[in-house]
Amino acid sequence: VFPPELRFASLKFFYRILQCFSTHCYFDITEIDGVNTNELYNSVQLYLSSHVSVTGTRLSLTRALNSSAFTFGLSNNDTITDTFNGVNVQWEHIVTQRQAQTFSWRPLPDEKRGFTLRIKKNDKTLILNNYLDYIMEKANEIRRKNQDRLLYTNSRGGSLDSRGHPWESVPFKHPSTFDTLAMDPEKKKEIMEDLEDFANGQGFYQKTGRAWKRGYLLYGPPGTGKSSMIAAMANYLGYDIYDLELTEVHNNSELRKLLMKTSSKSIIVIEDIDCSINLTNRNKNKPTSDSRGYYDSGAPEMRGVGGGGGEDGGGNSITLSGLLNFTDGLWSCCGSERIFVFTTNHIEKLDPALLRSGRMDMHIFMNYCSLPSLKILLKNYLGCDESNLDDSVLKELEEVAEAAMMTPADISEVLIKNRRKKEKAVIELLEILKARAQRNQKNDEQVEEEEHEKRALDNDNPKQESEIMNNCKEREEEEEEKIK
Ligand SMILES: Nc1ncnc2c1ncn2[C@@H]1O[C@H](COP(=O)(O)OP(=O)(O)OP(=O)(O)O)[C@@H](O)[C@H]1O
Ligand SMILES: [Mg+2]
Repeated sequence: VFPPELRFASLKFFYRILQCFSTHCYFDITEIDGVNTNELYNSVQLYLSSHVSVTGTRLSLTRALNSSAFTFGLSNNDTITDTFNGVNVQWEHIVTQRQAQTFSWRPLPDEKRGFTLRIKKNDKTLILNNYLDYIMEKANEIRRKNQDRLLYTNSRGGSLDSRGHPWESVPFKHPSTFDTLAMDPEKKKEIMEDLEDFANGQGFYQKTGRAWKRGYLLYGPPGTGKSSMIAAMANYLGYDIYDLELTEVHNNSELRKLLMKTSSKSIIVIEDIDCSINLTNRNKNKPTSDSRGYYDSGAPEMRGVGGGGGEDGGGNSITLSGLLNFTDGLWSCCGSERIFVFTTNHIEKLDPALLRSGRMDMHIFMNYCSLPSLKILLKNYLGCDESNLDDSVLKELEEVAEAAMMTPADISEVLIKNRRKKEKAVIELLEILKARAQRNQKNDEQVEEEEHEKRALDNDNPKQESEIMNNCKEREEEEEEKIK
């Protein structure tokens, strides 16, 4: 009986000789490379899991933390073949016992695991150049699909947890998708295409020298689906959400720290941006009210970002320029593939600096329920297609839908209440829509009447008005003389 060391050495020698004549070459991908975990090993394992689930006879099963799906893996010393661009390759999963540990900074697992890739020598360049990249990409995709999305919040303010993270996370399970979202189908399609282009646009952003990020401003009345849209975006792209509570952030440097701790493939959300940051305060120091003037007054701080700190003191001193740097400046591109979403009910209250073109790439108006949106809600809540509705009902809905100015939230309430009785739900909805449309019309008429009366009153007193104007002018002239 040979001692194992001698057996191992002779086998090694034998393989060496064989290799000289072999048409194949072999690559070992070990789980631990020295003391570091080998990312490629994990990726190969995940990638192969999408194959063995169908063909293998003996599989290992795993379920990662926070995941709602199982993944399959090759069992010990099993082999599997794969085809890439018409080339056959063979993978073998090799598990051996690790020899007694010598000194190590980190305890290593008892087993040594690795994959061996067997390919023809002729295919070497093709496989090494493209196949491994392809595997990494696929593995990332699977990882994202398997892992539930996370919703992060900065409710602790800027303080860090024991692992040095300022964000707290919970699994994100919002069921809103673009299918359930009631909005104009064309607009919806445009947004979905925009998101897709963004997610697949690494090459484009690199080529054009732009940071790989995109900004969306969602605005519209309450209950029109702004938050639902964010959830739909996250579910569509498989991104995590960072819900940034600006009121909890004390200063601009804290904001920067938070940004640095966000991961790629994520949506960073600031809801109700007009309420989160004190917009009136921002105008305090500037002499003029135009956006250029404001922007100039924010400039020192913009410079401060590079040098770190700027005017950041204590208290809640977060400023618009700090926020713009967060989304737009140098710091916005630490990490990549990130989407910024701001929401507001009052776009007119926002500073023009936030709205100028190029800052938020897309402004999306979430409007009251139109007929196409109404149809989506009827389908989702009642399972009612256009074909299930009478022509007369459809026509009536068309007439009143927009005039009623009801939000999707209002309408879904009516539909949920009567979802067991579809016909009753539609009739009740129609009545409510009609009543609302009538009320709105009355209000409009009243406002018009009031304006008419006011105009008539103004016309009756042109003399008084010109007198007031003259008085004002005289007073101004007097004051000017005094100053002189
Ligand atoms: N466009 C929509 N499509 C489908 N459901 C919607 C839509 N808008 C609103 N809803 C329903 O109304 C509820 C409230 O909507 P959501 O929170 O998205 O509104 P919002 O625009 O964010 O309101 P707010 O401005 O008050 O934050 C959601 O739970 C959803 O069920
Ligand atoms: Mg909301």
